Amino acid sequence: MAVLQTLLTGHNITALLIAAVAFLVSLALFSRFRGRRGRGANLPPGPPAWPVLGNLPSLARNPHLQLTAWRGTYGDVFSVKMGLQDAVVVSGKDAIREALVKKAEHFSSRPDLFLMRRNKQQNGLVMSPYGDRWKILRRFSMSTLRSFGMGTGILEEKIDTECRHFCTELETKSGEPFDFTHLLHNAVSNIMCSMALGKRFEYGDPLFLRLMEISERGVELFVTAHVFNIYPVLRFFPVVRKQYKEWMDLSEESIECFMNFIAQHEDGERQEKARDVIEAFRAKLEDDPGSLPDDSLPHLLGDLFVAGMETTANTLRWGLLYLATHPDVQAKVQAELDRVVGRERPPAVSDKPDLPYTEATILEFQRVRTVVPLNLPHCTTADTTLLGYDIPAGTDVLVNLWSLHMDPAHWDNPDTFDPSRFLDDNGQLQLNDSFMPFSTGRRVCLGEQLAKMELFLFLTNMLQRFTFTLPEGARPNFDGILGVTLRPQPYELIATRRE
Ligand code: HEM
Repeated sequence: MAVLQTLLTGHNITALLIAAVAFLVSLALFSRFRGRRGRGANLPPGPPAWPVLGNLPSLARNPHLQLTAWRGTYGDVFSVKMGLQDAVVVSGKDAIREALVKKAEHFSSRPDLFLMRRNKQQNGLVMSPYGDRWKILRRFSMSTLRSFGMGTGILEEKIDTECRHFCTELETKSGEPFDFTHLLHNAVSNIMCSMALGKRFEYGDPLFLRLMEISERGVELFVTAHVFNIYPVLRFFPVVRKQYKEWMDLSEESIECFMNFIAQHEDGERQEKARDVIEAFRAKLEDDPGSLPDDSLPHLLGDLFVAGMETTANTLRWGLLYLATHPDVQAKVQAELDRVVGRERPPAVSDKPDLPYTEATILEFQRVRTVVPLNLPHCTTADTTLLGYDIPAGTDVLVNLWSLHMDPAHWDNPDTFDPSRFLDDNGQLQLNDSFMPFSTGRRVCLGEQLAKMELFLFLTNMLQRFTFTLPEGARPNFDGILGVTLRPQPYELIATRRE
């Protein structure tokens, strides 16, 4: 919405007004045309919308909260107008499962967004429309990641290595207030780098820092730049053109970066088992030419890098904030770790079944601050129905994971941070079917298993060695900043070495 604000406060008001009137008239005509197209008899209800802008003005700030409030009025399936485009908002476990699992064939595509087309992001995996290309890339990526996790245990080794580097770095900050954001982002993205590119970077490496800057800014811009998806013509307007240019420049720079990594990747002698995604991609093409779209590799690497970094690092940042403000929970996790793992060896994934309270704490981080609150956007590929409503083909679908995790019908005191909600009377882990931080269905997070290992190993390594507190007088803020992900406001913590 920053783009709209810039538009409204720009200097050249007269020129802008003339352009805006011409623009709105043409959009209104277009909107009437679209409004008639494909309208079914029983469309989901929804809040009243402004001409042309639709419901965008109400969604400018904290859309996940507004959409959750509208669920109370309009139910589990309702429509909103994102500018000229109809979108359906799906909330509640039954509606979400009906759409993403039972009717997966109809609900598993991505919207054909103008910006994604422009920067060829649809050549990758995350924004690829549902179809053969997506299926091939998804199958390849899944089997490659699985092969890293199974048998050789390469995955756990790589995460362990990074946890060690991260904790060593924390030692140097021990006892002083410190903003963990960059360090955590560096550590988490290094895991993706070593899996995808076959190399990790030193935390201060300028190329690495730039790559992270690009992806963080990209995720931040995703929401504001979305206005160009809704009104592509705005890119010609002088006041907002620079936002469009920034988005396009960042995407180009990021793809160039990944193309350079691919070009510099030394294969050496072919290994029996590929050690990273680039090696696996090349081996697959060598064995079966044409089996993968060969223009997709830089986009796929970029997708894995961004999808893997933002989500996991921000979950850990929320987690540390909650632990620092809930010392009782932190002490209980540490006591469980001391009892099961001790201090002499690092925690391992095989310890997980014996650490139910620790695991419940991680699940509670993911529930109380859903890091992808509105999921990634989906889109229907055919005329279909949902809970009895008609949903035309080509409708954008927003799945409200935030409202699912904050639903008082399924969670007692949903605003309260309480890991024990994930434990039964015997202190064993119990799951709740209204919990889906990784979404569900065919587009379910590809990195779910990896993310779970990362969250577990990072958290246990940190709490085995350190206790986290807020600096004196600090006021914790639990409102997030929403891009594609919900990230915490910047904050500082003190990591104190445990005796
Ligand atoms: C706590 C960490 C994470 C969370 C909460 C998370 C959550 C999600 C969500 C909600 C989606 C959208 C699913 C949908 O469209 O229905 C998604 C997609 C995806 N995630 Fe994750 N994710 C996490 C970590 C990772 C990691 C570590 C990777 C690295 C491999 C990854 C790779 C992907 C990819 C490639 C997709 C797109 C899948 C597709 O379109 O087929 N994610 N993730």
